[in-house]
Amino acid sequence: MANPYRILTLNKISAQGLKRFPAESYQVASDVDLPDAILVRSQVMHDMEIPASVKAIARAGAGTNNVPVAKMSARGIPVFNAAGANANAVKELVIAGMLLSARNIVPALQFVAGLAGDDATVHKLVEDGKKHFAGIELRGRTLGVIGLGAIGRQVADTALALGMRVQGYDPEITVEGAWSLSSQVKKAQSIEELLRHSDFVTLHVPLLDATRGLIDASRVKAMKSGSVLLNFSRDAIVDSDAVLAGLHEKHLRGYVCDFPSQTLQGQAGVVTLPHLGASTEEAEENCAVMVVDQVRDYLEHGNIANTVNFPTLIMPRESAHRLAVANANVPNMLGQISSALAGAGINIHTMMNKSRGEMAYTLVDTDSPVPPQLIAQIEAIQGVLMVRCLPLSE
Ligand SMILES: NC(=O)c1ccc[n+]([C@@H]2O[C@H](COP(=O)([O-])OP(=O)(O)OC[C@H]3O[C@@H](n4cnc5c(N)ncnc54)[C@H](O)[C@@H]3O)[C@@H](O)[C@H]2O)c1
Ligand SMILES: O=C(O)[C@H](O)COP(=O)(O)O
Repeated sequence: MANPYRILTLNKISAQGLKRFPAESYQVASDVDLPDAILVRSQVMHDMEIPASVKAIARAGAGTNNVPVAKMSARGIPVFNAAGANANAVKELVIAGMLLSARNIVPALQFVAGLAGDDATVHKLVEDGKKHFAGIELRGRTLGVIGLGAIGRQVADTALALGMRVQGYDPEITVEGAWSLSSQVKKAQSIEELLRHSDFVTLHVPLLDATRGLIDASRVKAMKSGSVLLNFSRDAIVDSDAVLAGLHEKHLRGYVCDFPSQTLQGQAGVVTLPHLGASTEEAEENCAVMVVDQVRDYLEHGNIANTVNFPTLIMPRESAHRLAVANANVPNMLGQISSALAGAGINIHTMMNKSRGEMAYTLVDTDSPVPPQLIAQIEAIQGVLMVRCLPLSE
């Protein structure tokens, strides 16, 4: 088979993942025309012209706020992500962030970098100066975790292992998430309750309309005096001016975040990192492997796992002929699709349909090939967003 699939990469994606695209059937590059799928990390795609050839977008990471998800849904295009694949990397940096702030490590390093003189002079300066950097310990302090998904749960577990008390807030926690959460994590009834009692507060929610500005001036005021805020989610979740006001008034001890900005640059009590949360060899590889496998399974078989806009639907192949249909989740779509097939004398071998919100997705294995004019007929059904014919290759 000569390169039937074309994959466009918008960011550097781990080679360990990309090598899972077989070279004989995939062309992968940062400049392919008419791509079948796009792989992306943090590049913002909102103003990008996404070609009609695109069938899938895969975010080799967790957050999909850089992808025009609603527009893709309207075109019947799934947006995959690597749910949980970088959670350990972020968790480790969050723990490092708590320690950086608790032990005043950044100003202490700056102090050491400025020391001059012979060893005896430096020793004296160190012993006189160290009192300015005395810190606090994590053990026995309370950590509040807002968002108990893949990252929040891991942060909670590690904080407990460090001897911290942990409380969490997540009104949309999944059943699986709730099962895997330690029973030692105390449930906060509201964000305000969590803020009132936490020495450290860490944010692990996606950037959505509902979470934009989640930590605003009133919530900064609601935080416990002397507490530290950590933001490894997205910059727009926190009102930076409100946090700076809290720091200037000595109401907050520190702000550790993964998103530098002009506002935060050089401010006392602020530690900013260059969006490093997921930048480890392991996380980059995990994310790439996960999304490459998902994209292959979707392009070749129409199977869907781990998207942010489609239902999960995986159907083993039982016939060489498969149709994949994305459609609006409204009545009688399945009836119309199966009537069209029956009208053309095509027998359905297996059919599965799932829905998620306004989106529905159907896989149909047929006993004989579906001719192009019938595909066009199904595409013309009102509410059908996308139809793909997926013959099993030899
Ligand atoms: N700094 C980095 O490099 C880095 C790396 C990975 C992820 N992230 C960010 O972290 C976010 C979370 O990642 P994840 O893998 O844990 O995602 P996840 O989907 O596993 O978890 C998100 C959790 O937030 C909860 N949530 C949603 N709205 C909420 C609200 N209003 N209040 C409280 N909880 C709410 C959800 O129910 C879910 O449990 C990503 O969306 C991304 O923005 C940043
Ligand atoms: O949402 C994510 O997974 C992180 O923000 C990581 O972004 P990156 O892949 O650009 O490092």
